[in-house]
Amino acid sequence: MLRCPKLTRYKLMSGGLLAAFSLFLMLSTVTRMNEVHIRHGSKDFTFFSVAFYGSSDNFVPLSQENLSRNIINNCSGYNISGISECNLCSGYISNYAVENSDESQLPLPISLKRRLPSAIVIGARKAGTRALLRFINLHPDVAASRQETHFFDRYFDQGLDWYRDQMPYSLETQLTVEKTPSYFVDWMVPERVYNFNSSIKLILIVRNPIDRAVSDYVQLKHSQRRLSFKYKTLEFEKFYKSGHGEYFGSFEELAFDRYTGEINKSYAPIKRSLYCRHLEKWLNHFQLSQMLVIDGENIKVRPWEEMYKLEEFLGLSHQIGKDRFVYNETKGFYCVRLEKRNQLPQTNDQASDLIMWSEQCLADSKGRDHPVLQRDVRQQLLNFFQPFNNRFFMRVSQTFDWK
Ligand SMILES: Nc1ncnc2c1ncn2[C@@H]1O[C@H](COP(=O)(O)OS(=O)(=O)O)[C@@H](OP(=O)(O)O)[C@H]1O
Repeated sequence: MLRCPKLTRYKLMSGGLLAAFSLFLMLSTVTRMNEVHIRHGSKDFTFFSVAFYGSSDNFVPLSQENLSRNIINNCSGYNISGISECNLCSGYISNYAVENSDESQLPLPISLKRRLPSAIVIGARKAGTRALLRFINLHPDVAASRQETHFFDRYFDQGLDWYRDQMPYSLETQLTVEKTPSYFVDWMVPERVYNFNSSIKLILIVRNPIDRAVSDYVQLKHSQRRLSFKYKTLEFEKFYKSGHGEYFGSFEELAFDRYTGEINKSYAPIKRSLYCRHLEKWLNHFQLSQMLVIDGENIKVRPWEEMYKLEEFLGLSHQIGKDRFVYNETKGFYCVRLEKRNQLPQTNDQASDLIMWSEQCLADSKGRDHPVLQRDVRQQLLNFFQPFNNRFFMRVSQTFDWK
């Protein structure tokens, strides 16, 4: 008999490794399971919502928050218990199933589909786009994409089916919103968006252009540090010489021409803060009435006011009031307040006692420290931006107090 012990051992080893890896994948994918119990007539229904990291077409990604709320909204009059905490669920809620029940008997949201967006947050980069999207996603009639899709600037060739696949699952009554801040400054994007949907709603958030430029610089420097770590070897020199090395200087070194002392208009953080230039490209295709300009300074101090405007613009009921925010002293920003209930309330009084609140802040990459600019440097930047700002104010028929 021919034997090949080495091969058999390898086969066994690789088979074992494969099985262990699959098991690891299975275990690491399912991160959390939540149950929602609903009593309808004399029957009990149990909904399972399972949180997965990563998505799969077999599962239904929906924020736990919205899942619970949709169940509540769609089942008012039923007893509901076990609405579990959603804010810790940082993955997707990817599946739900009905147990002990005939699914058809319940008027529950089954029509979950990925839908193309009817509103896009087009920018501006570092002006508060993530906060804006996170806050509007508190609305039960909104489904916001988690990642920046970059469809209209980077992945346009992939086609609309690809774009749809990047969207979250939503109900028919929900409005899908995505954000990709680089759209605002890319000259090709306005026409592409117009051809995609000429009546789409555009949301632009702006912030003091000086602070936005500094924030952009901080972000680039941060990415640079990550890259320099990666390119520490011979490759690093090549990378540095290819021009990426420019980010290593101080903000002043990069934002001002070293010979003339003039502001360097071709430095990306400065260029991206010339709002009027970018806006005009959008207004070549869209009416101003199709665009809402959000105040990125005010969203930091009174986010509910900006949400009120946004709800109005999107034709949504007003749901995101002051009570949905909590100021976090350590972060120095408002975070969202999330409701969590743990048990089945027997009476209305008990129901309000059982509500607990937790807060969810944006990631640490939002709200980084900025280098402090000397007064004369700031004044020079202010003088430089002033005419561009005035032109922007005229275009949007709105003014901002940018000093
Ligand atoms: N509530 C809340 N929490 C944290 N951060 C907040 C918030 N509201 C607004 N901001 C401001 O958002 C700035 C980041 O902007 P973006 O989210 O548009 O950045 S990005 O373009 O997506 O990278 C970020 O800029 P930096 O402070 O420069 O980091 C914040 O100032």
